[in-house]
Amino acid sequence: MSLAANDFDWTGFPTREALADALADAVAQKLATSIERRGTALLAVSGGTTPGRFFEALSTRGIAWDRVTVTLVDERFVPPSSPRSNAALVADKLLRNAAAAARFMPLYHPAENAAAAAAMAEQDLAALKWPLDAAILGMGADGHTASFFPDADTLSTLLDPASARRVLPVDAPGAGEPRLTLSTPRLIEAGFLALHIEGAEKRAVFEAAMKDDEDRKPIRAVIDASPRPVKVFWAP
Ligand SMILES: O=C(O)[C@H](O)[C@@H](O)[C@H](O)[C@H](O)COP(=O)(O)O
Repeated sequence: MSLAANDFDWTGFPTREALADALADAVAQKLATSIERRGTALLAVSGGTTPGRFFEALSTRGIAWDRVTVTLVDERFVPPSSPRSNAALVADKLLRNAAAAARFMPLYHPAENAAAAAAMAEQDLAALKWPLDAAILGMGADGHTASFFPDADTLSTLLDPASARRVLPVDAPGAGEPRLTLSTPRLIEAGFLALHIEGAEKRAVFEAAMKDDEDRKPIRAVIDASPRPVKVFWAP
């Protein structure tokens, strides 16, 4: 089932396994095309509890992973040894099988605070071949995506479509801990921008966000800012 709207293309899958396979195929195809065209590919993925199945499916796809750099859409300000680390999740579920040959560029750096770590990541990521070829977003029940939390004290900076930054620090009561996140322009300029959500609750949150013009959630702001329809992959 595919419902196309003006800002997003919704595709509902019968199972989470079918979604993981389809998203892995789409991302692998995009990365392979980018490698063919410019010799390398740059992928940014989200963390959390949703993407594990997708990561495992993508890790088996037969592309030139040694030409791929993987980074994160966002990261908690914790070391890779922490159970909260998105870098650890990617190492465990994605950088294995064929994808073990990919290069990983973390956002986290040991520093006195998230702002200092973001400045270090900003420098590191400057060396990459932007724009992103593919970026996979998640969404929280509060309508956040990346680490654009509705209660972030710098939300307008995080959502600024004209930001020159790659990596920004985030402080938000709803975030659990300080965060590091790619900026809105770096995400919406990706060649392939997808939102991966699962379950009835997140479908309801997404649909409400698409209707609510008064209290615009961050996911709505990103979809509105995207120059191309965001591809939404959903399963029950
Ligand atoms: O660091 C993170 O938590 C993610 O990058 C975040 O943006 C995630 O996509 C949503 O919070 C959904 O998380 P779940 O998949 O756990 O619901």
